[in-house]
Amino acid sequence: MTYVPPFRRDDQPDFGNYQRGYSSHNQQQGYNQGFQQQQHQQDFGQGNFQRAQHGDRRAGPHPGAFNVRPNFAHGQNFQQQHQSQGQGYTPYTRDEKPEDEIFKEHSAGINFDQYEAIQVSMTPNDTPPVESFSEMTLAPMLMENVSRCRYTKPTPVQKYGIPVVLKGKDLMACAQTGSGKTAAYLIPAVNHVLVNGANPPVGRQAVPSALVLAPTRELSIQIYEEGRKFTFRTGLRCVVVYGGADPRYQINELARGCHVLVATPGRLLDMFSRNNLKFSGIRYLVLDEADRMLDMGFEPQIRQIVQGPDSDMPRTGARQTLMYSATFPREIQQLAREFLHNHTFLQVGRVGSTTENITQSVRWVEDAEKRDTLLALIGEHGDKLVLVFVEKKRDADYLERYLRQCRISCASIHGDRVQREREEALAYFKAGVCRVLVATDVASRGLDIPNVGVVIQYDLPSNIDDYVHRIGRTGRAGKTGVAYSFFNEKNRNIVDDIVPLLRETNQEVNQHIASMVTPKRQPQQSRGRGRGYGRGGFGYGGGRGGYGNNNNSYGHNQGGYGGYNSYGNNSSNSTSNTHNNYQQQYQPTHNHGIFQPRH
Ligand SMILES: Nc1ncnc2c1ncn2[C@@H]1O[C@H](COP(=O)(O)OP(=O)(O)OP(=O)(O)O)[C@@H](O)[C@H]1O
Repeated sequence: MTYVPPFRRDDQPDFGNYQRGYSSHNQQQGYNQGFQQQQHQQDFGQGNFQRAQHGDRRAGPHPGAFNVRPNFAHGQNFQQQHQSQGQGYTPYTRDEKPEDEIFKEHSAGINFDQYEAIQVSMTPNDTPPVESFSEMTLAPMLMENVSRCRYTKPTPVQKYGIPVVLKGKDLMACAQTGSGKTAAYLIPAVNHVLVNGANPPVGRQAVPSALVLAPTRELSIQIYEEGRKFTFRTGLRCVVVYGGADPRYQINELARGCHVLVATPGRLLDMFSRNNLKFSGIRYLVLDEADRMLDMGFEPQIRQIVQGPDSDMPRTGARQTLMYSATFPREIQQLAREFLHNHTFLQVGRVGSTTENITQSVRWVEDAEKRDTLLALIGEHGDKLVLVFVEKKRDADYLERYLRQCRISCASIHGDRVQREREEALAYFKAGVCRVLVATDVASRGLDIPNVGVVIQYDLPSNIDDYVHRIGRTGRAGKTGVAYSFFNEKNRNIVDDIVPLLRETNQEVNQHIASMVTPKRQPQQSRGRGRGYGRGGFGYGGGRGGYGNNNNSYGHNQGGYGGYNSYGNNSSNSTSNTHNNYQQQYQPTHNHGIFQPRH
């Protein structure tokens, strides 16, 4: 059976004689073993890789797409410039989807303006924010694409982050769910390639200029789809490679030219070790959801890609590196120390968005009552898309079956599903063909599914970071959403984190659940904890030393382990961008409870 990923199915069928056969045997094998790199190698080892290498090829990379250095200062656009310079530039004719499909209807939610009230901190605070995209002096073609996205004004992470990145600085950023982080790094990435020129390919080897690493397949596909928006009609190609899908298809895509590459680490290393691409041209590296990548065990692969002995990646300082992470545990601090050079730290608090956009309801529901409660809630929210999180894969299967029996259109997604099924389930849900999607944590991070009105945590996760990410699948881009969580005795371990979170965000707290909170102990200044107490948002610290001081180290604060120094909110409610004295701003006494230490 020939497999084409759902997100490419509408492309023009111009793959020539290139065979994209993808046996279900391969799929099954590739997927059942999860994200492991070894498995990707097995996939390649089936002989398909060899066949692909020698298969028929479509035309090589587009000639006009390389070595171009448009001079936007002169007000000429990219195409005019190259025609006038006689460099043989021809309009890009690759099989781009029609404009209205790439830029599907998007509207910011009614609460979009509330982002203005979110507190922002930046260290060092040496780059003023910009209030509009036009002030960013982006390449004209990119600016047109921003307009096509219908983005009228930047979100805080874009307002503050994009100017820093456009200045060429490295950035470590933490911002709340659904606030436009993807565009915050893709817009400057595409601008960078347009302005500085793309690398010529070396034979069939791609030499991307920008690389985005993401933890999950679905997230990388989503970033790729955003990337296609910003590269639309620019002559640049955005390509995605991720495990579980047909490597031959991805190899072919790379060979056709790749300027912005989105990838999961395991598959990327496979492609690299098989000479399908070089890292030597990378001037712009993004690690999205860095903490999640570490949680998933990708650290060795990331290190191999970025600083491994075989890697030809430009070293720290010779490339621009951006890291986005929801939390800031010790491992991420270490990576930031090694990968970033003289960087800026940007933190966009979650204050407004969680409070105003997501209504959270944590209810006491015994296991035996969960099914009925779920049915009642789905019924209550008649026409909304409902995302249901469960802990175990088999429960996802089981609940899907049950809901179908109850005549509710439903799909499910989890790690034991083959990639085709995972992508189809998401596509059906996004399109509204299925009203309910039952998911494990595969869908908890980063996925931007427009119009998810309700998130139901049928099973609560064991940590608060996952809680925040899961509820963050609703209430995105200024839209409102509701998140229900079923709580019972088994979730006692999360109660100390969840109750303060609900209180901080002015949500109703079930009295019985509140009574289970461990009486508060005094913070002990002497010890940090293994992980930061980021609450899935953007606090960090934990471990040894919070985020350091003005000279960008992560050293000890106050001579102790800094366990309680965090980038928590200070007393001000307004956007704060005048952090001249960083140390002063982040003394523990200024932390008003958003980032309470875990005891
Ligand atoms: N300036 C903007 N104006 C309006 N909508 C925007 C803007 N920037 C981004 N968006 C939209 O906001 C939604 C959420 O963006 P995105 O997925 O990048 O959020 P995120 O911060 O990465 O979230 P998460 O932490 O969950 O990954 C997307 O649908 C995106 O198109």
